[in-house]
Amino acid sequence: MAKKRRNVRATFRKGHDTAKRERGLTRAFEQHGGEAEHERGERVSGKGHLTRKRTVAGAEVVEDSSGQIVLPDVDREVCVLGRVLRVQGLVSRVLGDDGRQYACATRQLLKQLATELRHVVAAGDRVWVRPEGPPPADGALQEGIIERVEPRHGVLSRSSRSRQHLIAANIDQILVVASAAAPRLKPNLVDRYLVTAEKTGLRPIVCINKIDLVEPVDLVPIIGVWSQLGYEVLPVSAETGFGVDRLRARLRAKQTAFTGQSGVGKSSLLNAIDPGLALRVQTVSSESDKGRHTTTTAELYPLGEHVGGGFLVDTPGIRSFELWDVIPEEVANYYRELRPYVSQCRFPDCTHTHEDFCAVKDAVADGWIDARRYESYVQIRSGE
Ligand SMILES: Nc1nc2c(ncn2[C@@H]2O[C@H](COP(=O)(O)OP(=O)(O)OP(=O)(O)O)[C@@H](O)[C@H]2O)c(=O)[nH]1
Ligand SMILES: [Zn+2]
Repeated sequence: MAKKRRNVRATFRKGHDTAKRERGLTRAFEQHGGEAEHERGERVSGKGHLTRKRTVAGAEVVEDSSGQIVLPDVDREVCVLGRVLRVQGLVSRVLGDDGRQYACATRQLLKQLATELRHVVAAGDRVWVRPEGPPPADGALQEGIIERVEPRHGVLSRSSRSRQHLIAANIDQILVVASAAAPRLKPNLVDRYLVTAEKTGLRPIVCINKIDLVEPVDLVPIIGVWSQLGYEVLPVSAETGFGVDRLRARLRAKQTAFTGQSGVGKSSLLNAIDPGLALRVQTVSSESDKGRHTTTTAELYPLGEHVGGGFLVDTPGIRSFELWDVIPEEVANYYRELRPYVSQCRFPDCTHTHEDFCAVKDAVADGWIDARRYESYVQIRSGE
């Protein structure tokens, strides 16, 4: 029998629960007639990953060099690649690259493989959908089955009861919105958001709105400190349109989660970026408030063509993004400028707040670390 080239890759890594998952795998492959037929070492992923054939409890599966299980390929003649806009209960809303939207269930095999993840599919995932059923009546969505989830990058997740809870996948960056005035700029609050962003490993962009209400030159010192640390800071005004083009350019073709305190002008900025966007965000959020998964999974909003594509990612959980899962002992690691000093303190468990012989405090006294940044560190470290 001819060996077929198949290159589906599920996104589930080997973990502690391997035995349990492998039992599920065996069942799954038995049910699907042992679809994993690969030669040892065959290149199957198209991206040049070598794979290896392995027998799991009697069933043959294929694993790539990173330990990901490779599933049989989807039929590309029939299936459509798309992006999950939101997951509500068992149904995922997918925007196909063909421009159509699909209401999708998830293939049983994927669920069986995903014993370690609460969500097999998350908002932002790139997925292959097999359209199912008759063409929909006017206004209804085409139904489909998610056959495969592409490997993820930039995952936004929180842990609850020792389980990793996936909120959104394939996030490229986090937009931290603050305002220059009304409410006044709170640099320490921005630092808190930066700490959380550092923890997630996603690139933050600081956007300071309402620049029309202050003398821009007054912001130069504070912007300078963040910029020197490598953070991008964009002064903007939703009111006058200042800086909005630059912001739009940063969002182009990216998946951006946005966050920031109430009243800083997030809705006004969304509208300045793409007219009507704030309304879409509000309408859908209030609609989905009736659902059960609003605070736990995110929602993607496609940006208009004039923005150049891209998606905004929103959920009340991301909006109030302050210090997600960050424990006090970790905080120093998320202050980029503290990192070079922390190993030089006298006491290995130094908190860098009150101890003598603290290299961090010395660096502040000598002017190597900005005093205000250090204060915000102490605030967060002390749980204030
Ligand atoms: N002067 C000035 N006012 C602005 C600007 N952007 C927003 N505002 C005003 O600030 C107020 C709050 O703006 P919103 O866009 O509702 O703020 P938000 O962050 O979406 O607030 P929440 O919905 O509570 O999270 C409104 O009165 C806006 O008109 C700006 O660039 N300059
Ligand atoms: Zn110290």
